[in-house]
Amino acid sequence: MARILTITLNPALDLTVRLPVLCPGEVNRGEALYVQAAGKGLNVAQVLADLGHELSVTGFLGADNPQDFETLFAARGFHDAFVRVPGQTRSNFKLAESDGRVTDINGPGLDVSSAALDMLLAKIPQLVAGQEAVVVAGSLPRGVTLDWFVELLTQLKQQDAPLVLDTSGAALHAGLQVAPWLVKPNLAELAEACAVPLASPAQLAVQAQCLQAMGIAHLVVSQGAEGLCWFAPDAHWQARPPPVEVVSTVGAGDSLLAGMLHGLLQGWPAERTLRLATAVAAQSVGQLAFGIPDAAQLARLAERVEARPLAGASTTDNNKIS
Ligand SMILES: Nc1ncnc2c1ncn2[C@@H]1O[C@H](COP(=O)(O)OP(=O)(O)O)[C@@H](O)[C@H]1O
Ligand SMILES: O=P(O)(O)OC[C@H]1O[C@](O)(COP(=O)(O)O)[C@@H](O)[C@@H]1O
Repeated sequence: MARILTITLNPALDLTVRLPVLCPGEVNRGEALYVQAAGKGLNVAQVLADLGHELSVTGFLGADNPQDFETLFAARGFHDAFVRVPGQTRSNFKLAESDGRVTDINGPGLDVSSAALDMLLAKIPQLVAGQEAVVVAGSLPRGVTLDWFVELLTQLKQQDAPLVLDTSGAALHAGLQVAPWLVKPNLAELAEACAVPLASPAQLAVQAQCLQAMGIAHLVVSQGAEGLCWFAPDAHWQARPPPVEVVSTVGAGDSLLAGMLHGLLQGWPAERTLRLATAVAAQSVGQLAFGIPDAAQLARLAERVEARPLAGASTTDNNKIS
């Protein structure tokens, strides 16, 4: 198994309230509240750990409330390389209704000083040494400029480990220019970052071709319950998950990303990778926790994934890490 570094610049305590139906503007009564140390890179790390990998985690963590995160790192055996900064790590509110709809209210995050930015950049060569992949995932907290973010990605790309990116908005737009090895936006995030409509498969294919021409080897475009399209160097695939009962879709994208990276690092054929990743994501929507609780259920889900080449695309398996 591989050594993998995940970078979560803007981690969060996910505060999930379960309630039958959300009535905006009224008094709502929650049925249960769950608090989880989260953020995209950390969620990816949890799934990768369950798939057998060795994880190091970094980013910026508030010095005033690190307990839930440190408990998670200890429980998971993560190597903790987070830079502590003054203040509290943000809380993200998830209002999960019984029909599976989730309303997210994500906080802005810490105000990171330029000294902390310098400190993280200075640690990068030592942190990346010996890693077989680096994942940068999630939004940017206050104080992290796009210029700094691009510098971080550029430094990471210069190292040997393949670079994986999952972010949104202006950060995704800037990150695409660095041409990471693998990028996983959802369809709306990609359309916004590229400022193009992606209403049809043909429009998506054209955009994917542009991004691959810039040097992005793998573009994985997730589309919620519809599944995903995967534009690999020599093969384009589509996957559709089996129907599952939705508890919360929070973390579905992170789970998908972890599954894709796992299959690619293992050197699996494309279809096997796609089945596993789609199953990991489908399993995640049936639970609030992040990770793989039931390997047998995962295998059953993987069998029921519909995976097929995208029309007109070759299915050559050329998914080597390069
Ligand atoms: N309702 C669902 N049922 C089954 N799988 C789902 C469902 N919603 C999402 N997924 C899976 O999770 C993946 C990521 O979900 P998506 O919502 O596109 O990502 P993100 O969370 O990044 O916005 C999808 O590609 C799909 O495989
Ligand atoms: O950094 P952002 O974009 O605010 O996202 C953070 C949120 O995304 C999550 O990682 C879930 O992401 P996905 O649903 O896209 O997998 C939450 O745990 C977290 O609250």
